[in-house]
Amino acid sequence: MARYELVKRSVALITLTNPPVNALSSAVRHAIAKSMEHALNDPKVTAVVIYGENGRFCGGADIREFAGPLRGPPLVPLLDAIEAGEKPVVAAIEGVALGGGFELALVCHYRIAHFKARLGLPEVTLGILPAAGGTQRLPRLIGIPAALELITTGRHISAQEALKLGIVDQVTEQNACEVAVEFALRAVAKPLSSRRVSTLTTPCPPDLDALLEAVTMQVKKKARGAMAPLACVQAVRAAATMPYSKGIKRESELMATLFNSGQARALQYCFFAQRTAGKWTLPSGAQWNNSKPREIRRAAVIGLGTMGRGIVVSLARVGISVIAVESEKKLLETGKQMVIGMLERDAKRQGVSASLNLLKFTLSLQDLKDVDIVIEAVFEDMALKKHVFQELSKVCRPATLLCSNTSGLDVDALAGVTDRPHLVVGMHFFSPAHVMKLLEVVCGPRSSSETIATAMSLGKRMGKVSVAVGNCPGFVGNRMLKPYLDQATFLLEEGATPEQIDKALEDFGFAMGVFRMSDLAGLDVGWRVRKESGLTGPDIDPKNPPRRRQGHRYCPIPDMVCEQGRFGQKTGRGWYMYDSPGGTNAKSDPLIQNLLEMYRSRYGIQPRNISDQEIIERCLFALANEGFRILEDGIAARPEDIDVIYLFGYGFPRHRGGPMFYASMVGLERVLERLEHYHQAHPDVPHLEPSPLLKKLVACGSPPVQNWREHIKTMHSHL
Ligand SMILES: CC(C)(COP(=O)(O)OP(=O)(O)OC[C@H]1O[C@@H](n2cnc3c(N)ncnc32)[C@H](O)[C@@H]1OP(=O)(O)O)[C@@H](O)C(=O)NCCC(=O)NCCSC(=O)C[C@@H](O)CCCCCCCCCCCCC(=O)O
Repeated sequence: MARYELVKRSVALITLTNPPVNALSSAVRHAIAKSMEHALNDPKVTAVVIYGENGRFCGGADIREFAGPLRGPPLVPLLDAIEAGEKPVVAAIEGVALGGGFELALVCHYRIAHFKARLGLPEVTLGILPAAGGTQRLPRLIGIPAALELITTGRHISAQEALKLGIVDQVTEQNACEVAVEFALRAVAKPLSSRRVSTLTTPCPPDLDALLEAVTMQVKKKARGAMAPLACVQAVRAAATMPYSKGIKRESELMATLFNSGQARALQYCFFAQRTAGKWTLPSGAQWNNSKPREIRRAAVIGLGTMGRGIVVSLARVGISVIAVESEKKLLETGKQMVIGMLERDAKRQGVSASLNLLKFTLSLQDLKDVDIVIEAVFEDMALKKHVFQELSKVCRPATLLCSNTSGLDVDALAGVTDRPHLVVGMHFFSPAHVMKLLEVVCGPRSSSETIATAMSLGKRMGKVSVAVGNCPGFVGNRMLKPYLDQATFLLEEGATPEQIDKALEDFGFAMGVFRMSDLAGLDVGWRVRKESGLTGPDIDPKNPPRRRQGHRYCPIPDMVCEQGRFGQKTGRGWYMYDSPGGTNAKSDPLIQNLLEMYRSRYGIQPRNISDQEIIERCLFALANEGFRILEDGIAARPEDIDVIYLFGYGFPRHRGGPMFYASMVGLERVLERLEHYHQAHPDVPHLEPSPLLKKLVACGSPPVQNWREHIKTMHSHL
């Protein structure tokens, strides 16, 4: 767990050996304590270097240990003892120094960083704070404003930025360990007192209270209910106003309130769920670690609308040459200018030149003969997409992968019109595709494991969080959205307003309530889907009872809003009004209030007061209920996959863990009981009927979310 050796006859080199990230597990802490004791007691040793094996200094505390009882030497006294020692200790930082790893470096008397190293205190993203002295030492070293920014955001910084901030003493392009050993030898004769960061006085700005107040307000607004960022501000305040001995106690009190909280559990679950999601597996036995992806050098994107442009940029950013295809000269030219503009802005931000030589723009599919992969991003219309796939089949070499960026159409139907159904897969990007991290890789029944592996690996290369899902209307994300949206509109009918529903969801932690989100996405998209599904439009049988379609409750208010040409932000009017088309500042619109009142009076609906609790329960339990059905149907392999999709694609608050984790936190029994209650009240809403899997899990004693898989295994899989 840590190797001890004497180098250059007098330097004790302590190397952390806990792959993959040298996390500070109890065994590692134990080994560091023993090694330090040895080094401090051995008269031959004049200095110490701490280093991490495999080019990674230390990824911090072992997060997996947080779930069980705390064992082994506690970190704070261990780190205090390193700092207090009478022999100089130098941290040799390669790779990462994160969380407890950064705190370990802060107690060393000197820090040498490799130029590619990254440092940070990401604890806040795990719902906790840097509780091994990080909140007390960092402000003493770099001042309150910079420390606040790093601790409350968890941002990783480069070695160069760390040097500028005064966190590290030297940045090197050579082997950091060798440089640190030489550095340690030179440090032997120097006094250590000024190198013990905990003894420094925190440099404070004159307007400390005003600064802390302003940061608190800012952090509160961004945190959307998350507790850890605010606790971080309070801990840093202690560093500014208390001696270290008291500040460290405050840090530990604040940590104690966070450590066992549901938010910390949710955020730590998210950390592992994100990593689990990449580990796809098929019933055939093919999976992430036994299926080799193809190498992708040349790609093509068809369609240069918003999605296509974002996909081209995502590909070019990672060095893949892209041929972008449009059907008309004018569209091609507009798309081209926009893509170039996006890449140039990107390059300017990074201080490099834009790699425009990777791009080619064309009107002819014939230019796609030699590409490795095609991603189709044309209008969401099955007939059009089928036509494109037929043409691609004729033009592209037989080995070319054909992918569709459809947001919900049948990927297997597309595969069926090609000469290579095994090479067809869905790649559902989220808008804007160059910004949003989520990618649903939609596996058709005929997609080969190599095809899936290639799409997943391409997603990863583009910096996306890729999740493999099965093929059904709407896949995972958009399929679940329907019951969520339906509940929101039913609540409108019953007496709520868009403002009230959005506020309840935003107070819950969503980045945007459902109506503001719909305005942003464009209301016409759903309207078109409803028309195609026979739910609205001129072909609806007038004898159809009002507010009912296909035997179930139906709310036509969204159709009425669209009929008025209100398509959301892009038209300046939707559920809200905006200053102008494209505006983002949503204001209540009296016309929507009138429309709701007229609608209710037309159908004799007596509006009632609806509580925020009912809004949250109906919207979110209906969402999770569909998630259970998706698991039953084998459209998602694990609850973690669903949660990752909602976290990265739909703004679900991370400190709630995602819809499935949230359901488990509320208690499956309670979710079942509430769904039964609402279904009884609204028997014509099938989405409120509790799913068999939910009932099964409750009958099995509501196991933790990580164990649901055992209960799903026996069910059918589309993956
Ligand atoms: C390090 C990374 C940047 C590497 O990224 P990369 O993409 O290369 O690799 P992966 O992310 O895929 O990771 C590979 C593999 O490693 C696992 N892993 C990574 N980091 C950790 C970790 N820190 N612990 C455990 N496992 C880790 C990862 O899961 C992958 O494995 P898998 O099987 O899932 O594929 C990147 O990994 C990264 O960013 N890691 C996290 C870095 C981080 O967040 N560090 C901070 C950790 S928290 C911390 O350090 C806290 C400290 O401040 C110490 C605080 C002291 C705690 C004392 C407790 C006091 C409690 C008091 C309350 C008492 C109340 C009571 O009485 O009950």
